[in-house]
Amino acid sequence: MSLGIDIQGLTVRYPDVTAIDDLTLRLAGGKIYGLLGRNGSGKTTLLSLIAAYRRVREGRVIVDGQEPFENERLTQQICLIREAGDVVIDGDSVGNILRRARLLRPTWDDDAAERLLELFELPRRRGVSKLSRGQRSALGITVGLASRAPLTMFDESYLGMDAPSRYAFYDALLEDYMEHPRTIILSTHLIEEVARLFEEVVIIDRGRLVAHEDTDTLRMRGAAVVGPAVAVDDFTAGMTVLGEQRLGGTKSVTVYGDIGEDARRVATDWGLELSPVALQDLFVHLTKGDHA
Ligand SMILES: Nc1ncnc2c1ncn2[C@@H]1O[C@H](COP(=O)(O)OP(=O)(O)OP(=O)(O)O)[C@@H](O)[C@H]1O
Repeated sequence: MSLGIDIQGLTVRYPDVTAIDDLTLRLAGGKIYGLLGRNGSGKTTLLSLIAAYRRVREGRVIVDGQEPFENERLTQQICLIREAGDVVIDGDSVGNILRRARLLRPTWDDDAAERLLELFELPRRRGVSKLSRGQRSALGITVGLASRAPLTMFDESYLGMDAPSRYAFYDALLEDYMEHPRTIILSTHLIEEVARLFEEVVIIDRGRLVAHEDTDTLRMRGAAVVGPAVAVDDFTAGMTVLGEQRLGGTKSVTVYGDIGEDARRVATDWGLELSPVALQDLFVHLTKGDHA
């Protein structure tokens, strides 16, 4: 089971800043979504509203056809794991936290929780205050995955986790998702690391929607052009260049913009290789601008 999300004209204002600015977004559900945005772009605010941590004041947030705020049927099915420490209460043990999560979540899976504890080498009896930062994150991830909530959201939940643990998380998430499809939203700044998981990508900037597309389509908004330096320079002349690298006589230039069939044929004739743009390069391009 998975939940769809329909957001219409959502606005969140603080005295100094408009965190979400007339945002309209529809996620059909049953996919893994990447939520990308620079610092302060409104990701946490958006996820908190979807998770019913707070009431919507302007606009609408609809999950599975209903407003989630103070809606017990829905909130049992929505799990938001924020950065390290969120699901934990100091003084509690790992085991107690899992027991509590199990009571709250009708879809909870004990075996999955057990496997994840082993994977992340989390000691069940250890007090949470004695866990390292990475271990706290791993506990949050364990709760998020084992909850099997039809809508599960991870908001930069990997903080403090080392690279092997993060990769173990990505693999565990993918495996679990294949066996139990649901709606998963991942907000992250480690874009290239997680990009392979995203089926669709949502980019927000200053509370506004910048892009919402399936990942492959988004990556086709430009191209990485590789080949002999002179030919690459000629081919990309006049295009919006996102970055370039040179190694001897070979050059790689990343460009933004549609490259039509004719241009692609020219590239082939000139011995150039065209491949989709890295998500991170696109993200930087689409969200650059004055953030002062
Ligand atoms: N309680 C609050 N009071 C006032 N302003 C707030 C509050 N919470 C968030 N903001 C502001 O709203 C904007 C959006 O914040 P939010 O935490 O949603 O961004 P984010 O995309 O999650 O950022 P990051 O990637 O840095 O975690 C920021 O400018 C932030 O300073």
